[in-house]
Amino acid sequence: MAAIIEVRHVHKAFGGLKVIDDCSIRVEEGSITGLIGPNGAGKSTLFNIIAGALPLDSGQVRFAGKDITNRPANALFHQGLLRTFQIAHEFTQLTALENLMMVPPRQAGESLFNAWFQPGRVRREEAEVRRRALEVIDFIGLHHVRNELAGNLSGGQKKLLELGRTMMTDARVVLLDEIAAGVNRTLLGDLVANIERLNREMGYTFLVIEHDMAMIARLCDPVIVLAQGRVMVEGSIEEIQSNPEVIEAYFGSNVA
Ligand SMILES: Nc1ncnc2c1ncn2[C@@H]1O[C@H](COP(=O)(O)OP(=O)(O)OP(=O)(O)O)[C@@H](O)[C@H]1O
Repeated sequence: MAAIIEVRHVHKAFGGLKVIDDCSIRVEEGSITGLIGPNGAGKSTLFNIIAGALPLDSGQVRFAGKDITNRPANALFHQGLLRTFQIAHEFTQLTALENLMMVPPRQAGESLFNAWFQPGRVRREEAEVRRRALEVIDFIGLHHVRNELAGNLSGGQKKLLELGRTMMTDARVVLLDEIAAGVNRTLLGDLVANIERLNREMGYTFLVIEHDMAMIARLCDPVIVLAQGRVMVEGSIEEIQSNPEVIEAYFGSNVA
């Protein structure tokens, strides 16, 4: 399989603190790749660098074979590389369905010119967005709360909605940062099932930071272990869990 994301020899320091230290990773297209490691290993920093939210000091990031080093997050978003929280948090005063309908970046209705001079086109696009939002809300299992205000949804339902919003874009790679945190077991099962379906049926590639090892074990292959800003080891969850270095650095330390 081809790499859809490649991080090559990336360095990043905050002041004198080297946080990412000659780090190289490959994320294969169509994979659900896990990124784990002790607190402070640099996982979120690496995510921010890949997603264009943080400039790197040296090295290169490639997406689908192209150099995207230090390209801004919104440009990457339009190319289909996004991290979940990049999509604005839910608008609490809008319904779940309306939240989905807010996502498409180039709605014709947003332009005054279009609204005045091409009302037919605006109506057609709105109808199309609504149709897609209804499909997405069915897919993520939130049809029954589609007309609830997003502010009234449970934590897990909000995470499902967040995942749903990625489906309103033409995402190719989604970076998920601790999506399981604060989600009850039942909804976590739904979340995992939806991630698997998006991967299988829609070809999404996922890179997943997660402290919940059960979720990593169920979802991710391969798993990359980051420690002190560089890759310690990469492999299947079984290989990772039986690796003495990992046990010492990761499972032996005080991490969830
Ligand atoms: N903007 C910043 N300025 C200064 N230091 C930072 C900044 N962002 C992160 N750090 C430091 O970089 C190191 C790595 O942080 P990062 O959040 O990337 O780790 P992590 O592996 O995601 O940790 P956790 O699992 O706890 O979320 C930490 O020591 C953190 O304090």
